[in-house]
Amino acid sequence: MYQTQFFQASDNDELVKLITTIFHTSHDGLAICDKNGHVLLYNEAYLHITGVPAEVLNRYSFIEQKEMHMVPDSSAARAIQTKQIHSVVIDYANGRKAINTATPLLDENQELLFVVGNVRDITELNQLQQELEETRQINSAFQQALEQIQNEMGFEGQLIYRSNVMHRIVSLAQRFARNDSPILLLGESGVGKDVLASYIHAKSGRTGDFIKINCGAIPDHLLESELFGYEKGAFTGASQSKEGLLELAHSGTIFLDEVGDLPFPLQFKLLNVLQDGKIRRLGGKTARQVNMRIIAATNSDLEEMVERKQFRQDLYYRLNVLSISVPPLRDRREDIPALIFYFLKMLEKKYQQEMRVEPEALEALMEYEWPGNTRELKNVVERSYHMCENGKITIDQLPASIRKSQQSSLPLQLAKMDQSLPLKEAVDRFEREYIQRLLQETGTMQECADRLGVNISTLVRKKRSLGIKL
Ligand SMILES: Nc1ncnc2c1ncn2[C@@H]1O[C@H](COP(=O)(O)OP(=O)(O)OP(=O)(O)O)[C@@H](O)[C@H]1O
Repeated sequence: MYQTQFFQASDNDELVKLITTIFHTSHDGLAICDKNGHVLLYNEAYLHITGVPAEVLNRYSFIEQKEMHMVPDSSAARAIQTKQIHSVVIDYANGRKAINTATPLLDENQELLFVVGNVRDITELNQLQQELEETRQINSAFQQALEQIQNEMGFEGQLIYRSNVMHRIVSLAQRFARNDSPILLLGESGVGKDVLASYIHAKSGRTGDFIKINCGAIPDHLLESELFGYEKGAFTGASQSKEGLLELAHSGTIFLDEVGDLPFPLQFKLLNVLQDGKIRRLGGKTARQVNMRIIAATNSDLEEMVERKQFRQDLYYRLNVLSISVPPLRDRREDIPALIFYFLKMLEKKYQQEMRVEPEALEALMEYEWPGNTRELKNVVERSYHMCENGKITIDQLPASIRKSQQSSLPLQLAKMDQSLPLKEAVDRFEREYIQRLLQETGTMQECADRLGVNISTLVRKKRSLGIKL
C-alpha cells in the first residue's frame, strides 16, 4: 500500500473502517478466504458479478464450490494449491464474464494465511470487443468493395461520373442500349460522347464489335470506301476487295463521330442504309444485309445545319430518334474530383508512382471553366503528374490559366454577394473570406499577417472579431 505524508490513522479502528469502506464500495468483486478456502469476507460486487448466492459462499469453501461444480472454475482454489497468484477468465452461469485473480498471502515461514480474490467484470468489455470485431469485419467488407470499385476503375475507357445529371444520362443510356434505334449524342468537344457511345455498346448485349469512325478526320474521297468497302477493281488501285466499317460493325455498333462533317452525297447513302439495313460495296453488284446499331455524335448544331441545307433533314430525323445531350464539365463540377482520381489512378498504374492533389490545387481545378471539358482535364492531370516530384500536385504545377481563374474568382465571389447587404456586413463577410483563404494558403499566422501587411496581434484580433476558427 502506498501512503502519503497526510495519512495518519490515529487508531486501528479508524484504519479498519477505512479499509471496510474501500472493500464494500469497490466495483470489482472482492472475496477473502483462509488457507482451506473458507470464505471469510466478500463484497456486494462479488455476488453481483459471479451470481454465486451468499448462502453458498457462507457454507462452502472455494475448493468445494469448484469440486461440486457450483462455479466453472476458481482461481482461489488453484492459489491455495500452488501458493502462487492465479488468474483465470470465467464465464459465470449468470452470463457475466470476469477475470478472476487470486493472490495468496503468506507468513514469514511461507505458510498460507489468506487468499485475496479479485473478480473484474469484463462482460461489457467483451461485448465492446465483439462489436469492434464486427465493425472490423464490416470495415474489411467495405474495404473489399472499395478495392473492387478501384479495380473496376482500373480499366482504361471507363465512364466516370458522380453528378446527378450524369446519373440521369447514364440511366437513359442504359435504357436506350437495349433497343436497336439510332442514337444521337450531342455536346461540346471533349465532354465524353465517345466514352458514352462505347458504354452504350457494352450495355447493349451486342456480340459484334464497337467500330468508330471520325467523319471529320478522313478526306471525303476516302470516306465512302472506308464506310462501305469496295470490290476488287472498283477503282484504280483496288487490287483486293475490302469490307467497309459498316459491314465490320455487323452484330455490333458503328459510332459515327462528327457526323455533321459527313459529305452531302454520303449522307444520302447513309440514309438508305438506315432505311433498309443493306450495304452495297463500291463496285459491288449485290447488297448485303447488315445488323448494326448506329450511334452518331456531333458538337455542331445539326438543326442549324439543316436550316442552312448543310445537313439532310431526313437523315437528321432518322439519326435523332433517341438523343442524349451531354452537358459541359463546368455544369457538372461534382464529376471533377472523381475524374481527377480516376485519371491519377490510370497514371499511377502505368508509372507506379502515387500522387495526391493538394486541396488548394483541387479547389482551382474545381473552379476553372474547362472550355476543353474532360479532355482538357485529363491533359492537365497528366501534365501535372509528370511535373511534380514529391508525390503531390500543388497549385504551382497547374497551368497559369487555371491558377489565374482561381485568383480572379475573388472578385467573382464578391459579385455573388447579396447586393442588399449593409456596408459593414458586406465588408465583414469579404474580410472573413479573404483572411480565411489567405490563412489556408499560408499555413502560418506570421506569413498571413505579412501578406496582409498587418502585425500578428491585429490579425489575431481580426480573427476573433470575425469568428474565424482556422
Ligand atoms: N465520364 C468520363 N469518364 C472517364 N473519362 C472520360 C469521361 N468523359 C471524357 N473522358 C475522357 O476524356 C477524353 C475526351 O472524351 P471523348 O473523346 O469521349 O469526348 P467527345 O465528347 O467524344 O469529344 P469530341 O467531340 O472531341 O470527339 C477521353 O480521353 C475520355 O476517355
